Amino acid sequence: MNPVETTELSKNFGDIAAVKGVSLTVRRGEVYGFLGPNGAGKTTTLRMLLGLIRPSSGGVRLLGNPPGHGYLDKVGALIEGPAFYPYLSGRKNLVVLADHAGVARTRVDAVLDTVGLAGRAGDRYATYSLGMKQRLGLASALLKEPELLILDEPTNGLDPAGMADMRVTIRELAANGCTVLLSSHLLAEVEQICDRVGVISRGELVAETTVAELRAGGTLRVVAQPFDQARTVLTTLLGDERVLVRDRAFDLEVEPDQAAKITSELVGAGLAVSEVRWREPDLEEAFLVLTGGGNDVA
Ligand SMILES: Nc1ncnc2c1ncn2[C@@H]1O[C@H](COP(=O)(O)OP(=O)(O)OP(=O)(O)O)[C@@H](O)[C@H]1O
Repeated sequence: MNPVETTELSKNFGDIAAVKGVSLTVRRGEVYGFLGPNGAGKTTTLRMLLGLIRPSSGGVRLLGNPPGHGYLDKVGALIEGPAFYPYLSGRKNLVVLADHAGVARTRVDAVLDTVGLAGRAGDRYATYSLGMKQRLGLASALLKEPELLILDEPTNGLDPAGMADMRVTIRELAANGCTVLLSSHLLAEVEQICDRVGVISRGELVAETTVAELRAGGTLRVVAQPFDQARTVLTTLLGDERVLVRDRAFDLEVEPDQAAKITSELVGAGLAVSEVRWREPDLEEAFLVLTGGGNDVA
């Protein structure tokens, strides 16, 4: 049983098809990144998972259960910024939530500790930085000791140090057995924190894979003069389709171990070779190809 399974999940808002036939699977113990540009349908999908809105069609199971009584008992969520009382302390806010949820108050100090907020827990919420507010939000999602955590853009608006803190905390939670599904429009973030990625574009899941597999193949960058002669040698050797011309350089779609042979062919033809360099696959390029050049990706 996978902690999250959706089948052909769809949501229309009037004429807008916000989510189209999304079937995704989050496996136990992993950090799964739900990645897509702004407006791709991430929040709408997460809201359907949490029963905040009803799907137009398709199904959802969390921890093996279809929506219904007790569906979210072992699920923690941070979506659309939780509401806290500004004049109460962080701790007191959590006590209110714990009482409301029927959770033992002893959990409050435990979760404050987990998110690194214990030292400032007595301060009023209104005095918290954005990073501290996010951490308190995460603490509230942890009160029920969830097996599954669903986080919508958990690092949104945080400075680099706050983002790094949040990443560490999320990885620690996963290391302790919690499955995490988080959405993000930040490729670099997903690359750093996630085990697997689902890429959503214009409402459709266009890839579900590991970060490593998401990368396109690398290329061999070659610079040689005279340019036209170099192009003739390379296309004769490899065929037109494997020789891409970029700014008077060549990007060759070959395996890295062909570098020596290609260099010797060029030198043997009397050409001056000034660069032969393996370029690691570019994750951002792969992502842009998948999402059709979605514009809001950072
Ligand atoms: N309640 C609603 N009524 C009408 N349209 C909506 C509603 N909620 C979302 N949409 C539309 O559905 C599409 C997907 O929005 P959604 O918020 O799920 O995207 P997202 O990937 O989470 O983007 P963001 O990162 O900007 O939140 C957008 O075109 C949005 O305008």
